[in-house]
Amino acid sequence: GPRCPKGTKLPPGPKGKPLVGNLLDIPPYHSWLKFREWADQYGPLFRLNIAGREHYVVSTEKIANDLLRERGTLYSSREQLPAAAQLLGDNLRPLLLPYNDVWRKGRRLMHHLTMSSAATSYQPTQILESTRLLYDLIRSPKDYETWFERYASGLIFRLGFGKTVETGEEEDVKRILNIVHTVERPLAPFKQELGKLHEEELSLFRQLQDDVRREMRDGKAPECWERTFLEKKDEYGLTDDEGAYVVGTLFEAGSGTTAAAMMSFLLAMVHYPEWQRKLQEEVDRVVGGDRMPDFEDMPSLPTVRAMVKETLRWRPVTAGGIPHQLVKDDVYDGMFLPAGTNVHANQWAIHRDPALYPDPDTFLPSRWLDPKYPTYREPLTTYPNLQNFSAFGFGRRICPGQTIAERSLNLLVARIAWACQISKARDGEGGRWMCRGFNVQPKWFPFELVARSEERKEMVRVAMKEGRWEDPLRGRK
Ligand code: HEM
Repeated sequence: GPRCPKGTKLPPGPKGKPLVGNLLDIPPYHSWLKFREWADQYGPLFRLNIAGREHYVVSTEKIANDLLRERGTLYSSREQLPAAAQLLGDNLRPLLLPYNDVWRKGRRLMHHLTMSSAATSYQPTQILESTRLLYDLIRSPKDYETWFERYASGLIFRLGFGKTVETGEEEDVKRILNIVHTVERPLAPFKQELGKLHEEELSLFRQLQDDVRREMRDGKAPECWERTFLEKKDEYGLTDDEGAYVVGTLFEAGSGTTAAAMMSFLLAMVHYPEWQRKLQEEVDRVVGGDRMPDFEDMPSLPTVRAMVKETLRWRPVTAGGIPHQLVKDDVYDGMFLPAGTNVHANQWAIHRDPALYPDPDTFLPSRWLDPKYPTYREPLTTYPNLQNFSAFGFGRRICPGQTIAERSLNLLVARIAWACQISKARDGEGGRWMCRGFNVQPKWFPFELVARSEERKEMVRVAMKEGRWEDPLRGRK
């Protein structure tokens, strides 16, 4: 192990083997489950050595904030793995960039595109796509994975490029989703494959940018992120490819995550019918039966927001967190962290810390609604909310899409509660297992879903038709 400065020591951790260290003890998928076990054994900051590299795993929110947020200048880089980072994005992908100038400039652009004031202008698009989702979910519940993916990718395709996703079979959409799914595959693909993937990705991102550039020249480009970038390029000091990657990464990071969170919500509805009842009571009381829930209702819907937050606590989408790399030697609580250490804020363990979350394995939205729980906060018109929630990471790298994600999840949960009655499938438990990909997503599970009434079903249908009619992007290719 590394040599510690005087008066400091290395954190405890499982003993490794020569050369490979702990590599062989780490399962190839769902490693966060094993990391939680190790936290029980070795404490909230423990050390792994993976083939010569230092990996420290953090399992409480306090330590994660102390390091990744409070010491943000030190703990905001990403390890540059030759395969993943270089090949898969040629040092362009903001998610994997080190703490350098390109990242900083890209992050400024992302902030401009996703901050709360901008996000408000995206709400009509969320309304439009959520209505389509309800319509198809009621029509064909067993295809729920497709509908949630179409919602999430359709939203960002519109916002990013001013294009619509109708069927998911569009060439651009298929190409981009194919890239996302390959990147999310559990075992890193071979280098050669990664190189090819990057070429494909770059050519797609360039083409999407060219489309918008051409439309701008013809004076008919819709408002979208790509257009904003092209108009303000000089202000942000990014090259065309760097800008194309900022917008492309927002798509890649924002579609699978949002969809996975909704799948876990559906799972909670199946397994916790008493919470579906409470949710529907609240939505019916606040919204009534004559219209669908809208963004203006959110301050009056704390149970909706609690369901969303509890879903992300119970099934954190990025359960193992995205590791931050430390750029300079540091000491915390007498423990030495050498420069280059990868710090994993293990959400699976953080979200199951019994001091913060009593009865942690139970899906319990009350912890956000009832003063007897340590996570309760007033006023309930504002809390619970997802701002700075550990499910979105920490410090300077915190998810820039959290406001957009929060509004999507709140709206979809309120609208599904308003329109649908969900119950266990008669033939089987379902939903016990998680997919093996990068995101936490339940394996496909059967369930029953019907419209709560013929009137509500008809309102969804009419709203969808009107939405299509008024769609500003209708008929565009
Ligand atoms: C439920 C939905 C989502 C979850 C749970 C989630 C979670 C996360 C997490 C944990 C990180 C890493 C933070 C860290 O390093 O500490 C991250 C980064 C990121 N997210 Fe999200 N995210 C979600 C939705 C979105 C959306 C909708 C967008 C885009 C509109 C987005 C764009 C990004 C980007 C670009 C990064 C990289 C930031 C950087 O490295 O500087 N995410 N997200």
